[in-house]
Amino acid sequence: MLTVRAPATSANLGSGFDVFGVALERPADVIRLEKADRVTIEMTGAGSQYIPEDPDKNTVGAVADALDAPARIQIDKGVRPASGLGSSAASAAAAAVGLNELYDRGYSREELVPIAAKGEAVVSGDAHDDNVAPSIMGGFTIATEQGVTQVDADIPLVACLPDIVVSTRDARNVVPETARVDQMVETVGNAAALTTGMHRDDPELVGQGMHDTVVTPARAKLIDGYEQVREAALAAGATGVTISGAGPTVMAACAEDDRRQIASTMLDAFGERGVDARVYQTRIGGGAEVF
Ligand SMILES: Nc1ncnc2c1ncn2[C@@H]1O[C@H](COP(=O)(O)OP(=O)(O)O)[C@@H](O)[C@H]1O
Ligand SMILES: N[C@@H](CCOP(=O)(O)O)C(=O)O
Repeated sequence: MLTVRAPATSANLGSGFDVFGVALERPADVIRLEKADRVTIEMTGAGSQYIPEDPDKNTVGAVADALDAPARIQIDKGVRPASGLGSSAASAAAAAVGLNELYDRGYSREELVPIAAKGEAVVSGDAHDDNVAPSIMGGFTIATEQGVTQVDADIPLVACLPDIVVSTRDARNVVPETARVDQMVETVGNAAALTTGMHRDDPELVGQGMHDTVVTPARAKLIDGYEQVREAALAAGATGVTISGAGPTVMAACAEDDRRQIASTMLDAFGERGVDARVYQTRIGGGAEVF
């Protein structure tokens, strides 16, 4: 049996809606695969009781189809579904990397991105690449129609996951259809600052570039306590705070020394709203690994 660990990811980072993503050092999904006559899926781990084992409804089923690679697939979820941490993408990324190796298909990591994205289309209605790209390739990724640009970056992060469910499909329905030119100008500036910050491993510049006035305010309404948690994290030293993916995870960038304090402050702020939460003190990490 082949074992693959694929990391959780945080997409958008504020200014890079549907384009930017980072791999997180933790949490991660672990899947085990062996060749079989047909695709079967067994789920365990975080939130696995809510995830269908039917290959037509699970992200890994679409990936196995795309690679023409039937297998018995066991998935141990480290990433809770509907978290904003690329849960569905982590399984799809692990399956793409693992089945490519199991069946010796010979695709490069970049070529596996659109294949894994077929899994995302099953659950969110859109084959967006911004979670599967970092989960497969690691680091900070810029996914566009031209392909994926990857940068190894090292930025400390705090991911605070409240006990609220926001499905990516629902959160895509509240995204505004238009933006003003002044918002576009601001977004381009922030996205450029964030990209430069990633190249320099500079949490200040990354945090500054996470600011977004187009998509994030519309989605913040789906997360009880978002504004309070954001303000508390900034007061505790976060360099930038935004919604991770489609939410409900709230993501903060910071300097290493501030991470612990920011984590406990974010938990307290959700607690004051009566919302249970868990927190990951993490950082940008590598892509899927085969064992
Ligand atoms: N292998 C999988 N892992 C996680 N979720 C999956 C998987 N396959 C299908 N799903 C479905 O995808 C949805 C979660 O995906 P999504 O809303 O994009 O959340 P996330 O932000 O955590 O990726 C749930 O409805 C879940 O049942
Ligand atoms: N760009 C997508 C990213 C969704 O990420 P997820 O982790 O919530 O699945 C979006 O913002 O809709």
